[in-house]
Amino acid sequence: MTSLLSEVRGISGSVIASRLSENPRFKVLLIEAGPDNEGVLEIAAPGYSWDGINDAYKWNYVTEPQLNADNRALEYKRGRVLGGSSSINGMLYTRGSADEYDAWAKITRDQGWSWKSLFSLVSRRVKHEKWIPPNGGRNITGQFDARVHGFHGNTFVSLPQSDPSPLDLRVMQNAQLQSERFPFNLDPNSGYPLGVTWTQSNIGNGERSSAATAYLGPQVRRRMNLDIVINTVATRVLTTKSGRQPEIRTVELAPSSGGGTRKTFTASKELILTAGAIGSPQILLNSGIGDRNDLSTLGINTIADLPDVGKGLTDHTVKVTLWNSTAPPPPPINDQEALEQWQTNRTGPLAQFATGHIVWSKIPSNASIWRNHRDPAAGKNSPHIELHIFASTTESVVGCSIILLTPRSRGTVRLRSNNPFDAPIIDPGYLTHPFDVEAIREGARLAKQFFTGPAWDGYLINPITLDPDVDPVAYDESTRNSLITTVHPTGTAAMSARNAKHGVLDPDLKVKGLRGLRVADSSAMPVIPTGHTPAGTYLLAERAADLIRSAW
Ligand SMILES: Cc1cc2nc3c(=O)[nH]c(=O)nc-3n(C[C@H](O)[C@H](O)[C@H](O)COP(=O)(O)OP(=O)(O)OC[C@H]3O[C@@H](n4cnc5c(N)ncnc54)[C@H](O)[C@@H]3O)c2cc1C
Repeated sequence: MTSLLSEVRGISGSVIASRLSENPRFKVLLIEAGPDNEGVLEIAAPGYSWDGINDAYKWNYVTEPQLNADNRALEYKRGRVLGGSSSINGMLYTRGSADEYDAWAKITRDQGWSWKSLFSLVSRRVKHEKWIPPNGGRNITGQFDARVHGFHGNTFVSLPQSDPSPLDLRVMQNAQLQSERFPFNLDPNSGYPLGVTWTQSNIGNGERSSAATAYLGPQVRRRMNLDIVINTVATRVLTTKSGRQPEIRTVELAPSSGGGTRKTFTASKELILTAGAIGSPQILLNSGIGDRNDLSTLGINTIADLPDVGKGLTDHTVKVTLWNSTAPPPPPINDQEALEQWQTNRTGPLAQFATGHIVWSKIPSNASIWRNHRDPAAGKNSPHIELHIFASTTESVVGCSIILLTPRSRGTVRLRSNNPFDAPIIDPGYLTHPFDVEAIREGARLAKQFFTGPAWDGYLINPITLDPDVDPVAYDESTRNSLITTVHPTGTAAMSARNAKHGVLDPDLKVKGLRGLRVADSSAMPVIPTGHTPAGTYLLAERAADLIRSAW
């Protein structure tokens, strides 16, 4: 029997296409708006991450001016290349806490989304992850917990290649001396991340491990039942069979360059959208799946009146805190030598990106913020704040990114027009809920507590950024005018319980009220994980592949 499935892909698309095409009875077509990732140096070499990657591999979006963030419009780039944003991101690999996944299970009333169930996709069946020691063979004993990792899966996960820096040693010393407040935690990916942890990244053998390299390697690409189409945009999905519950198995495609040529393609079984938390709601809305009132204003016929499409956008925000230090900056990197070293043996500055440590913290239960706000954390293991420790490469400055992991602000993805080639209107609604600005202030207090611990005596001199306790009003103002984003959008086509009127997808990721169409990417997450989003997206995609396989 031959089945036909079709998708648009990033992380989830790569995973699902790879898993489904393991079975020769399924025929899979993958559609990607961007080019191939293969042979692109700056994507492969981890050290070029973020700004070192050419904008040609990105959707170069900008948000709407953020009214509560000094009216600034922020860059909002997404990957536009095989592997999606996993081909351009900072490669941090953190799963978040068990509590968020258990909240997914509670919201959807489907235990298959619980931490215990998803975790089995990583470890027990060793499917998704391939833990690997860093190139160069440094000793990593005591820096991770082998019991919570997979060793025979697809996606490489590793610790930094370089030996612990003087900063790392201070962080570890501080974790001992302030163990009540900031204890050392052997592994952030056990489902219980609270504490000071070593940073894990999607890097293997000194190269970026993206969804494309991990799931669409040469052997997978050779499969006769998998077709990959690049530089092609999915503009809309169309009704294949109308009726009380319309069937959507047809996708409309156009060359990425625009132009008038449109082709349609009908899958014999189903369509799976994995265009990400911005792309998937954009395709749904362009197709007439969304809020009937908004769609009619744009002259789009409604196929399914689902008001929550594009709503509920949840993202993590970042504020930086800095200290002058007595430690000299590291010697400058010679770019040419670094490239030659990476090309020779995949080591050196280009073989890694994030280094060092992350501190995962709860806002203390006696903090003043709880007088005004309920706690949005999914449970007692969920951190509110991530402190990502770093040192400047050019000055004697040490600091951390304060990342708010449990925001209460929500935003939207809407259409600008009924032209699928128009960029969507992205309004993350940063700081629209008063909890968020206060929580970032609490995060700055946690950072101050951490950096004034005894291990920093003689190493840190004075804070450069504002002290939240000296002038909280000025501090909040600085939050509004300097806040940036981790670009972790989620929740724009969220799952809910099968009979719930709210939400967009049922617990099997099927679009409510329709047949033949699923959405299986970070837009489906009903609660944002308290970590960087790719790890959760990989887990979601592995389960999606299981659901689709067992359905057919
Ligand atoms: C600059 C940046 C830095 C980041 N840094 C980190 C980090 O350090 N650590 C971390 O853990 N996470 C990071 N993230 C987040 C992470 O990469 C994403 O959360 C993750 O990739 C999941 O994204 P997604 O599900 O939204 O889909 P994506 O991975 O973005 O995939 C969507 C795919 O669909 C394609 N597509 C979209 N629309 C269409 C269409 N109409 N037709 C055809 N194809 C289409 C896109 O081109 C893309 O390939 C970062 C993200 C960005 C953008």
